Order: sequence, then structure tokens, then C-alpha cells
Amino acid sequence: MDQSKEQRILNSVSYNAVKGDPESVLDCIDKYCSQKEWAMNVGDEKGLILDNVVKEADPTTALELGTYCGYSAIRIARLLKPKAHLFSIEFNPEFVPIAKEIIEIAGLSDKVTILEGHAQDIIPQLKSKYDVDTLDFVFLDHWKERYAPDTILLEECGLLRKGSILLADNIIYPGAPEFLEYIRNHKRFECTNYPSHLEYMKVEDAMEKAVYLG
Ligand SMILES: Nc1ncc2ncn(CCCCCNC(=O)c3cc(-c4ccc(F)cc4)cc(O)c3O)c2n1
Ligand SMILES: [Mg+2]
Repeated sequence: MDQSKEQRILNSVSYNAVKGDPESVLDCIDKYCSQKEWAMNVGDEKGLILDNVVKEADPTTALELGTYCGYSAIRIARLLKPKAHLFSIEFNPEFVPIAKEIIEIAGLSDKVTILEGHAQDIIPQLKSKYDVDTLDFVFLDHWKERYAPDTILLEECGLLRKGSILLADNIIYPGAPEFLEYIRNHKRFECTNYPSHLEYMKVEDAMEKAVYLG
């Protein structure tokens, strides 16, 4: 059976990246996806916005919704302080082993736990099953129509604290209109918009940061 695009991305990383060097893994994926096959990684331009928000949050416990090939998990985990940890949720069973392998090549397996399943099923288990207290940073990059309901779920599960920072990808393209409506009209969130471009394209996109006011 011929390989998937995600397997070809893993092959490229495995062959070209420097083992244990997250930057070289990121560069390899960005090169492959801008020159060979487009893929829905957050990419280098929006990746810089992600980097800056992660640095601002300096999270001890971080959550990512939508792992895909692990690109943004590597961007986040490479910036985490020694005892900090990233939980990343992915429901597609094909992507989980590929993301695990790419994160391993980056040398960040100790800092990232990939949880297989739907965010709405795993979020309610984070405290009891994964010993999470509250989340300092959340990156939303899964189904766009799940951004709002899963944000509500995070709040209902007591996973947000005063100052928790959420960052959402694809606000313009593919777009997350319900989320934008919800988060900007919810008085307990302070929002900031970061205009950018769709990964590897000249198409407009944006990220939205929302700080939970408690
Ligand atoms: N509930 C739950 N829980 C856990 C989960 N894990 C995965 N999923 C499902 C996630 C499915 C992929 C989500 N990401 C995107 O759809 C996405 C798309 C584009 C894009 C596409 C085509 C274009 F022409 C242009 C742009 C670009 C992006 O940057 C994107 O992030 C989950 N769902
Ligand atoms: Mg995205």
C-alpha cells in the first residue's frame, strides 16, 4: 500500500533532521511542506507567534488540541522549562505513531504526552487520570467548530485559572467564527488578534490569544 503524506513527512525528518535537535526537525518539516507537499502544520510564520505566546505563558502544564505530525508540539515543548509538560490530544490513529516518532527524533519525548482520542472525551479526564491541576497554556488547532465547545468544557472542568492563556490557530482560514464570537463576547476572557498567513501560503490567516481572567 503506498505511503501517506504524513509517512512521507516522517521519512524526510528521519533522513534529513539532526537527531535530538528540535530546530532541525522544524526546519525539515517546513522545507518539505513548502517545497514538496503542503500539510496543515502551524508553520514557520504562525510558529513565531506561537513561540512568543508560549514564552509569555512560560507554562508548567500545557495542552494542545490536534497533534497532527507533532510540529507544534515540538515548537511548544522545546521552550518548556525542565519540569514542565505538554499534553497533546489527537484522535486520528494514523497520525499518533507518526507524531510520536517525529517528537522522539526531536529528543522531546520526555516533555510530551500524546493522548489518543477526541478532545471532548479526554479533557474531562485530565485531572483524575493525568494528574493535571490547572492548565497554564492551551493551543487550539483541532476541528474549528470544536474550539468554542471545548473551551467551555475546559472552564467547566476547572482546568483554567486566572491568567491561563489560550491560543487558537486558523481564526481566518479555515476560520473559527463561532469561537471568535464566543471568546470576544465572554467577559472573563481578554482577547488579542495576531494577523498572519496560512502555513506555507500567501493566504491570510490569524491567531487569537485569549487570557482567562478567572
Ligand atoms: N475533537 C477533536 N479532538 C481531537 C482531535 N485531533 C484531531 N482532530 C481533528 C482535527 C482535524 C484537523 C484540524 N485542523 C485543520 O482542519 C486545519 C486545516 C487547515 C487547512 C486545510 C485545507 C486548506 F485548504 C487550508 C487550510 C489548516 C490548518 O492549520 C488546520 O489546523 C480532533 N478533533
Ligand atoms: Mg491549524
